[in-house]
Amino acid sequence: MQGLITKSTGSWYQVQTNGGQIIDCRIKGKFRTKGIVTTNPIAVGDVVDFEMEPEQETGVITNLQQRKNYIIRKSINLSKQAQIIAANLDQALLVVTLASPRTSLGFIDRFLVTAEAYDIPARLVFNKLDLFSDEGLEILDEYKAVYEKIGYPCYQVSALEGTNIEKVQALLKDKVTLFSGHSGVGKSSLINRLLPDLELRTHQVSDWSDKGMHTTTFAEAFELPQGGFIIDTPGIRELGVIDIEKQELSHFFPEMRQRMHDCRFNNCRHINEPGCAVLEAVENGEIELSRYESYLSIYNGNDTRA
Ligand SMILES: Nc1nc2c(ncn2[C@@H]2O[C@H](COP(=O)(O)OP(=O)(O)OP(=O)(O)O)[C@@H](O)[C@H]2O)c(=O)[nH]1
Ligand SMILES: [Zn+2]
Repeated sequence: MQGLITKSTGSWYQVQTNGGQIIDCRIKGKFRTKGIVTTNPIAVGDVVDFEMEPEQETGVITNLQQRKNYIIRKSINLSKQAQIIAANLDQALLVVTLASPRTSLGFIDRFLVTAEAYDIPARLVFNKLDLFSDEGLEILDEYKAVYEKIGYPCYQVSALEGTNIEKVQALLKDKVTLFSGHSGVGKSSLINRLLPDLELRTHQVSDWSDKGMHTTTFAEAFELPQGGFIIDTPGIRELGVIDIEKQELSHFFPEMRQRMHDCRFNNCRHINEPGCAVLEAVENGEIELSRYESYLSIYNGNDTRA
């Protein structure tokens, strides 16, 4: 049988079949991920083959299907090991707000760079629309224009009042979508809107503690009524980590990637080189200054999370 991992404790894996059946499974044998040393062999979002244990309600995972992508975090204390947070993501959605609290552009840009590096399409959802004055709405339009111009679809919603939730529902249909967001932006409120059946969210948790499976999960997948899954990663604000070489950074800014072949030097850093096509585009306003500042900030290793 085949199924999707919707939750894991490290020793137990919750597997959901196509038919919607949920089976707790263990692993048999070794599963390795090429190129990295991982603390967990199988992660939320993985597709696996499993067999039922004789005369039990539990199963055994026998095979891991090839992943199309995965995101990792570095393991604490064990610098060389990485933990796979989630796999097989169709898209990553960042919930942001312009007020209470305001998400910084630096944070948004770092998220987008990470998504580009992982090759996961990113989308932005501006929440708390109900709080905006006319002036606020103008600023929102400016922000949306900046990001839509470079290929990131933007949505404006109110999780509180339910505004435009149907647009997000349409975006999520039949896809596996990772949800991220700074504390306080309303990520949980939005997820709860999308999963009106709250029982879904608490499904099986008590069952697991009954079996003494203590939960160290960083990610959990929830099935959407219209089809598809939301992956929530409580406690992880960003999109995991990925090592990006300085000279590769501009590849992960679509508006820079598009222009860098026009730079005079093919090893141009786009900082102060003569004949730099990126700098020229910044000067004439084709590249947004805030985006370029984020590039410099990440390039120089400054923390833009604040
Ligand atoms: N006005 C307004 N408030 C909202 C909206 N969505 C969420 N909130 C409020 O914002 C606060 C934070 O919402 P949460 O859903 O807990 O935010 P979160 O992003 O999950 O944050 P953490 O729980 O800290 O991870 C709560 O007081 C919500 O009621 C919205 O659309 N409009
Ligand atoms: Zn350049």
